[in-house]
Amino acid sequence: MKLKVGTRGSNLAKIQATAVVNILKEAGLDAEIVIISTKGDRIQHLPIHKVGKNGVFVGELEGALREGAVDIAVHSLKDMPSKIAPGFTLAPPPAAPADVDVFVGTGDKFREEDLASMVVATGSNRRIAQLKHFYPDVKIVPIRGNVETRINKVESGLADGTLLAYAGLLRAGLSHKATAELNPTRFIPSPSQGLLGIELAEDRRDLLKVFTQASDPRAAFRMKVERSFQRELNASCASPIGIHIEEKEGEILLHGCFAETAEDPLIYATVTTTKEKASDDVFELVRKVKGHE
Ligand SMILES: NCc1[nH]cc(CCC(=O)O)c1CC(=O)O
Repeated sequence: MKLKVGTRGSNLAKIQATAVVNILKEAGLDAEIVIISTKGDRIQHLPIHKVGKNGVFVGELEGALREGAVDIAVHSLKDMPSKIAPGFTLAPPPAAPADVDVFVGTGDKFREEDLASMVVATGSNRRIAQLKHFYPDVKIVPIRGNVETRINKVESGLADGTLLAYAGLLRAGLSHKATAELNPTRFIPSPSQGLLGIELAEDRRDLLKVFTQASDPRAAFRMKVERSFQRELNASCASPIGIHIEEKEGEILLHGCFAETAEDPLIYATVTTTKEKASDDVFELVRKVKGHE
């Protein structure tokens, strides 16, 4: 019997699901993609944090898992809530192409300071809070839709540019649309940005083993540390939150930013640690971004 891999219908989602199908095929298992539409895809006129409180792209896929209509649900891990529904688990992910955000603009040059006087299209509370933190006079316009739609809207004149996850552009073959990479210690990426969320029923040890063998140690480390940061801050998808793990001369720097709501000031902090201590020291970063020194 063919394994069924559930995914949303966007181009990027299908590319991510194909990567999962290929992991299964490499392990000698036959698999096919099953497309499932989610609330986040159907409601296109609202900013994402108004569509639902948590996991607006996740509910229907978990429903399909629960009914047995699919064996595996593939998500962008950054779209997943801190707590996974009972009975399900997340497999450690394969290597991610990048965690950073990029600027996608109408011009061919970009200097970060130019943002000060630009019109930037984004609906993400994290990106809005970061833009306003460094460039209080920046103008923001809302935007929704999948990656291709957003790029089309910007190219049609909606704004001077938009901020997107580089991973999505790389996977979709659209990396030539990126004008420049943003500094990940200032435009700190979302927790788990670029990582695949491979969700399974807890009792599918057979599948968990296959994905564990295909997982990337660095990606698994990012998932552990970045999701514990998100969980500990009890962040909803409306809370501006970012974390970036930098490896530097044998040390690990944890860069984070957080605000309870889009109206609160964004607090930035950095903690220096090691690979071995990072999972404990991430709680130090949590305290700092909450404003407790
Ligand atoms: N919030 C929507 C979303 N979910 C995952 C990605 C991109 C791929 C990823 O980060 O894994 C995007 C688009 C974006 O933020 O540019």
